[in-house]
Amino acid sequence: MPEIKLNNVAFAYSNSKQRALTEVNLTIPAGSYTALVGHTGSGKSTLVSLIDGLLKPTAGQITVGKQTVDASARRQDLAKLRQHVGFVFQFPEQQLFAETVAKDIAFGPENLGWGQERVATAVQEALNAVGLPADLAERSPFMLSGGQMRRVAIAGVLAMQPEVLILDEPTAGLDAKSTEQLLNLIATFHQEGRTIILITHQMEQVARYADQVVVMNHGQLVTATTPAQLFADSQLMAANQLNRPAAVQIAHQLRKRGVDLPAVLTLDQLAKTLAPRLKGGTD
Ligand SMILES: Nc1ncnc2c1ncn2[C@@H]1O[C@H](COP(=O)(O)OP(=O)(O)OP(=O)(O)O)[C@@H](O)[C@H]1O
Repeated sequence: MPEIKLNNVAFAYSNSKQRALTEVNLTIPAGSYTALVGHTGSGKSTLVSLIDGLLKPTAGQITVGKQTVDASARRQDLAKLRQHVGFVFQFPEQQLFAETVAKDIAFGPENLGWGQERVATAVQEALNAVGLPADLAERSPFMLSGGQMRRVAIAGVLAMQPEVLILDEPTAGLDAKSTEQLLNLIATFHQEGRTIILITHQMEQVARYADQVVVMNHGQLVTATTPAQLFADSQLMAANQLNRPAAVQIAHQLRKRGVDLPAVLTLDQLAKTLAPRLKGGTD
């Protein structure tokens, strides 16, 4: 399982004078669940595109496992980063193209040069991993529901068996049930040992899943910390246009009034903690 390290990484798009990223130093521990947050245009997508080798740093070094790339990296060096990293783009279902679900999922593994049998197994396993029935394999992906299409797209990335999974706002546009199912699925991928990098604007998702949260602002890394430490710092939250999740806000107010509650918790955990006390119990 690879550790990811960025050392003084900067990046400028060729059509822009301004740097999209400046002096980013960051470690993403192997097996961590890292949430990447920050305002629109703060550099989140640029950062993960660098980790995936889709972009090459203008300065500094990026290491994924044993592979390090810098401004002099060649195309094949960047491709080596991608062997470890799977990238689920925003609205990944927009990239589905094949006539059947199976063919779509098989596209990535085939490009890696895997044999027919290995590809077929990978497709089955990926379908299973995203909770889609095997009999969907021969259906057109375009006849599925939005949530199912997104699962097919994620299966296409999973089929390549990446150790690191980057997801760019994976729940955008999904209804509450599909959102919950997808978040549970990502948590399973994490429990299976993969490193997860989740770009999100939903602080509830940060509170519930992340062990590290990275805050970006105008191309700079503001902090890489725990959700508890971030939520405890009102100034930092405000300066980066971040809001505490509702449960964390309520717990924060109650703690100020002397109620003993953890700094990070979900609404469900808050309800479970408070219910016995409200009923007059002791906990
Ligand atoms: N292809 C591009 N060409 C030129 N500039 C770009 C390009 N893509 C992004 N940028 C610029 O780089 C900066 C960082 O953008 P980036 O997309 O990484 O931010 P982000 O935090 O992912 O935003 P969002 O939350 O809206 O997805 C912004 O100033 C953006 O305008």
